[in-house]
Amino acid sequence: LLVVQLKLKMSRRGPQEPPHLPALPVIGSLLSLRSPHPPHVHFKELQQKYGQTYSLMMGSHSVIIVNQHTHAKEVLLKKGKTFAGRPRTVTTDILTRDGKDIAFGDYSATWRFHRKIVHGALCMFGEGSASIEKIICAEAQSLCAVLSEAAAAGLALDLSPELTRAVTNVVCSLCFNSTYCRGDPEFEGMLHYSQGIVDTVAKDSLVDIFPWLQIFPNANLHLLKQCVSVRDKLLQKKYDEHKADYSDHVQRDLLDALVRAKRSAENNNTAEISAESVGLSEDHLLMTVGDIFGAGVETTTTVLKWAITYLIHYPQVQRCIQEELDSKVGGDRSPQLSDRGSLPYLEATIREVLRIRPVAPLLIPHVALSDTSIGDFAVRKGTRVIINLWSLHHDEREWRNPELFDPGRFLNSEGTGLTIPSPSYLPFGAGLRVCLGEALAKMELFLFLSWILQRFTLSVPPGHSLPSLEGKFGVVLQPVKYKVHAMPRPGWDRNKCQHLFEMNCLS
Ligand code: HEM
Repeated sequence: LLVVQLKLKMSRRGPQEPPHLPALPVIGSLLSLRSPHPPHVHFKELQQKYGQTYSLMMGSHSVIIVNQHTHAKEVLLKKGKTFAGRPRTVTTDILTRDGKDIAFGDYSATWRFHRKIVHGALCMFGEGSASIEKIICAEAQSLCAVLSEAAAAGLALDLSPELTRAVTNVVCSLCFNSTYCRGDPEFEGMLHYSQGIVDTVAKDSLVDIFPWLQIFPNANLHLLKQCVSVRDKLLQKKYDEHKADYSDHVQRDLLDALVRAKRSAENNNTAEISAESVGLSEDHLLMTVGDIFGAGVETTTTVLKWAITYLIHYPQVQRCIQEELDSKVGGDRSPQLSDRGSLPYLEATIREVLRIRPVAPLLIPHVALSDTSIGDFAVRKGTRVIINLWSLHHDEREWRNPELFDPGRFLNSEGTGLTIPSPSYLPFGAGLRVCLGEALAKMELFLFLSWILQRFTLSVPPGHSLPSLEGKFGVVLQPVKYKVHAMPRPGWDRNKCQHLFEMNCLS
């Protein structure tokens, strides 16, 4: 009776504030956030004291941390529109000309319109379309050629720049219909500024918590501004080239799709969608393309690097994938997207990599656009909500032995088909703000890994220790640098690789 009375009393009082970390004026909860661990790991640990959903203060901003899937899905799906906002921060404002992009843009008609155009353009190249497959296969071929050359010379390679070039070229083809060769100065410049942005944007940045710190000289902000200005010059050049040779009849890439949408909105005086009402300014177009680069390169490259790191740690998983490839694809042709259904072990391995090392372990922060609630907790308008994907993917109640790398958990009991064994799995987020490049990223992961593993066995060079599985946390969670020895599998010499590529992909 006492419990019922208590519950009734609580329900009459309405939703409660979530448990909160101690907070001081000005600095907020900063003192409780000091930890030798990266934020996603520390936020998971704090559950023991504060429960699965709790709040804290980042400077003057109220932030709720969600560590479990029911609340995460309430935020992303059930109340997706209410939580579709994004916070404005000093560094992301510099990167996106005050949020005129998709990833950091606040929820608005302009944002919805841009997202729709980009989604449409990506679908144009999407699954079922031969062009994206050709683009990715050409890059996979060039990557495998570099591995073959290194193997022939008896060299071990840091794969990081090679994977970055391959993934950047896929995104360049989609956005600008152009690719780069190794060593191209424009491409090297692009790699340089991308790294500068990754190193400085939203990275534990104190100016994002205390914006007034911008008045003091700040080396990080200076570097970010320099890198953004190099990026903007390149984007402007591509945009000007596209405007100059634009044709209404051909849509070569994403930039053409955006230019077309802008022109048709400008010419359409009667429609409720006019260029001004949806904000199709030049800034918006440039920032949207910049966003696809920002979101599309580092993430996919990092997942590939984690996959390779785990395959080196678990040679038996590598062998199982190779056996599957040998029996389902064979040695007379290269893997294609249509093989995905018959390579469940490879697909399960990709899922497990995305689970155990989510590249965006805290997603991108969401913001409540009105007063609302999460479970029994009241949430005020403007509160930032961080979904801790790390906690969801390492939740002991949802995953047996979550720290163990085990692709088999994503296979059915016969090992012949794929499953998702827990609702606590959201590597690309969900709902209105779900990753825009999910389909593209999955195609890239499948094709790059299947091509590499069909041809090579990966290991560290003799005498080298295995790479760390801890990773370092920046905008994304990355593995550390190390060298890989790619040993050609029996029968896979350089000539055969080139011959197969010409037969299968260039035809
Ligand atoms: C394996 C690779 C990738 C992973 C794991 C990944 C994951 C994510 C995650 C977790 C989010 C945040 C969702 C949220 O805040 O709720 C996101 C957002 C986003 N991703 Fe990806 N992503 C990947 C690749 C890509 C690619 C290739 C592209 C572009 C072609 C892309 C474009 C975007 C964009 C534009 C957003 C912002 C969406 C919005 O705010 O509306 N991503 N991604």
